Formats: sequence, C-alpha cells, structure tokens
Amino acid sequence: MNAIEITGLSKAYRGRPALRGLDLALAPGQIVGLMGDNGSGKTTLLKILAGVLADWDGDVRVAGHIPGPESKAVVSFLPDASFLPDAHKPADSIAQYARFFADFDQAKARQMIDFFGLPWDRTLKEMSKGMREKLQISLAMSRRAKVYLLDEPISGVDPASRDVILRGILSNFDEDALLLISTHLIQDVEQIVDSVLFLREGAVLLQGSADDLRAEHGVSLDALFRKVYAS
Ligand SMILES: Nc1ncnc2c1ncn2[C@@H]1O[C@H](COP(=O)(O)OP(=O)(O)OP(=O)(O)O)[C@@H](O)[C@H]1O
Repeated sequence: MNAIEITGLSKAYRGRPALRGLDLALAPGQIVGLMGDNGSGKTTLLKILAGVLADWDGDVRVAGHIPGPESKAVVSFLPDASFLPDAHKPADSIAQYARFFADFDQAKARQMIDFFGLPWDRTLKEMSKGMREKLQISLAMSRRAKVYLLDEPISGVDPASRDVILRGILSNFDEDALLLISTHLIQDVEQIVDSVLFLREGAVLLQGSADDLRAEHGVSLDALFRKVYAS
C-alpha cells in the first residue's frame, strides 16, 4: 500500500486555485524532497495531508486514511511556523507531546535534544530561531509515525546546523516510514533524499528517483531545479 495516494486534488483559497487536480502516489520507506517555486502549493499540500486544512476536492489517502483523526494518529507534521508556547522549556514540550500523541517516544526526544545540544533550562522565547527549529524537529521525529511531513525544517538555520539537523533526522528515521520534506535548500537535502517531487502552479511538474534524475539529466538536483524552473 502506498503511504500517500492522491487523485485529482484541488484546493482554492477564496476562489484562487492553489492546487489544480494534483495526482500523486508515494511508497513508504523513502525520503522525498518536495520542491517548487514560491506559491507552487507545497505548504498547502502538506497541510491537507496533515489534516489541518479543510475544503478541498479530490481523493486523498494518508497511510490508508482520509485526512482526519485516524490519519493524524499516524502522521507527524512539522509546520513551517513555530507552534509551541513561548513559555515552554523543552521538558514542558515533551510533556505536551506525550499527552497528545500515543506514538511519542519521550526518551528518544530527550536523546535528540541532547544530540542537538539544546539548553534544558531555557524557554522557547529565550531560544534562537535555530534552537527552536531543532526542538520542534526533535519532537516531530520522536513520534513513531508512518508518515512524517516536514515543512521547511532547515530554513532558519546556519549551514553547519543544517547538516546536524539532517543527520538528526536521518538517524531517527524509521526505514519503513515515508518522510516528505519541503525545502528551497535543495543542495542541502540532496544528500538525504531518495526521490523528489517538483511542483509548479499546484500540480506535479516532475517526479522521480534522485539517482535516476541525476543520471538522466547529468546534473545535480539543484541544477536540475534551476534549469526546469527557468524555462
Ligand atoms: N491562507 C491563505 N489564504 C489565501 N491564499 C493562500 C493561503 N495560503 C496560501 N495561499 C495561496 O496559495 C498558493 C500556494 O501557497 P503555498 O503556501 O501552498 O505555496 P508554497 O509552495 O508553500 O510557497 P513558498 O515556497 O513561498 O512557501 C499561493 O498562491 C498562495 O498565495
């Protein structure tokens, strides 16, 4: 069974289309890079898959479920904006996740927070943007989910931290799961993605295995992206 199966997905915001009859099938056991120019629909797609956006048309299945309470129990979504209360210290956020999600592994979260070298005695308000992102990634990746949806998880961090974060994601990724990661930093994620999905104007422009695309076009994914979107 595919981890994600979508047929004819359309979504409009006040009459303006954001997704236009998008079709997509993604098998489990891979890391997929979700790429596209500004406004191509990446965040909208992830929000629909996460079950936080309503009023769309089409057929969408995530781990076999229509987005809703059942899918949310097996889908770990990391939104692009900070979603934890400012007054929280890491232990408070761990406790909150443990209350919300039956599949949350507290020990793993503590391990990842230590791996990232985050301060246990600081509130989110007192952390830098990069620290907050690392904390949110630690929480999202510490669920034993079937599908992980990460929206721009490395956008706010320095290049060295990006590598640390990607290593943290990789080493905590269950090989049977699907991880869909949206980003503009293609060069950075190029090393960890198995396949890519290019969106343009709310539809799939190009999809395939990273190795096949590199071999077929003779360039890196980053160069391929620039070529495809320049035309
Ligand atoms: N809450 C909203 N209200 C109205 N229009 C929206 C809303 N969210 C997104 N849109 C529109 O939907 C389209 C797709 O936006 P979306 O955020 O999904 O794109 P994206 O690929 O994630 O873009 P970016 O790379 O800039 O983050 C855009 O035209 C955007 O203006």
